[in-house]
Amino acid sequence: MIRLRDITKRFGDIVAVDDVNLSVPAGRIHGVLGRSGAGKSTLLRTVNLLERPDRGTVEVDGVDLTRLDHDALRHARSRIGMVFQHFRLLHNRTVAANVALPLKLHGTPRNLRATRVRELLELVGLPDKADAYPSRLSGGQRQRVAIARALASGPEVLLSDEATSALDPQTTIDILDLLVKLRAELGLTILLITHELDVVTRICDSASIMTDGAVTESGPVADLLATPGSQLGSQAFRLPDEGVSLDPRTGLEITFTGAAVGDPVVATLVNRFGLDVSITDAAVHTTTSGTVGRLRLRLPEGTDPVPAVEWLATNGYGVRRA
Ligand SMILES: Nc1ncnc2c1ncn2[C@@H]1O[C@H](COP(=O)(O)OP(=O)(O)OP(=O)(O)O)[C@@H](O)[C@H]1O
Repeated sequence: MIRLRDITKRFGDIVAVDDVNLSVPAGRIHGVLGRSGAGKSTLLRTVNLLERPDRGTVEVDGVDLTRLDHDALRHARSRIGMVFQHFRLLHNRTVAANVALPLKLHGTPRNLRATRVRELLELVGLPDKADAYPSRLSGGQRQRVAIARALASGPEVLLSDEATSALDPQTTIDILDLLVKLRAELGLTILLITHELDVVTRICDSASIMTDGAVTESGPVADLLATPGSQLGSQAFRLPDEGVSLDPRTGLEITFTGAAVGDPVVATLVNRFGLDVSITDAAVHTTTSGTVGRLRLRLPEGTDPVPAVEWLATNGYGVRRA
């Protein structure tokens, strides 16, 4: 479990993180999405106190890290793994030596290290790469090694700083699937930062959007997507011509979730309400807690959509006309 309370971090005049509150329950994956410079990295780095906040408390598994002395903090940090965009492997060491490094620093005996490294490489899908050097591995394989290293000390929390940003789309999916598998098998709590919306919609249970240091939206991913006008929804269901709003006379935007995804809503509008709609845009996102879709329709001029809009609203659809 991670709980950040009232976190503020300044660099001179810059308020990198501005009074942020954020909780990730044990075993959940939370994504922080935001543009470059929004404060995501700084926020993430406060969780293991790589950045000490100017204000606020950082609780990991019930312990307030900001109150710990040097030794206790070192111990607490071993329960928090971290992975980075550019992997940060030691290139003159083998894969096995990279993964073993945290164990060595912890004083784990050599024979136990070897067993643990084998288990970890098995876990991340690289059982036959122990003796390879990082330079001979693909980006995805390097990130797997970095994940194995981050898990070496048996952390309960994994922090991911843009772990897939340097990877191609298919490798990104493979690494995200690996994180989901690790969460299931090890019960990890994962906090990740990203500027890629797909990372959030694919694996995160909940998400926050950061803008200029502040969290401007937060909640379960499916709920945010399903809320008309939400920031996450407007990024996920971006209009083809960004910034163009619907024409309130002829435009109708319908958001649907769960079982409604399979409903013949267009047929209902045509057959039941006599509205000969045309589809201008449609998209569906499958999240960890269900499917959310959005459909944009154009109504024929001069028709009265009010009865249809009322029917949609009372039948669990989100409806927006402008
Ligand atoms: N060590 C530092 N010293 C001074 N300013 C910093 C430092 N680290 C971050 N900043 C500033 O704090 C703000 C937030 O930076 P941060 O790296 O946290 O954003 P970000 O959302 O992670 O961006 P990116 O996606 O580009 O990494 C930026 O204005 C940045 O220039």
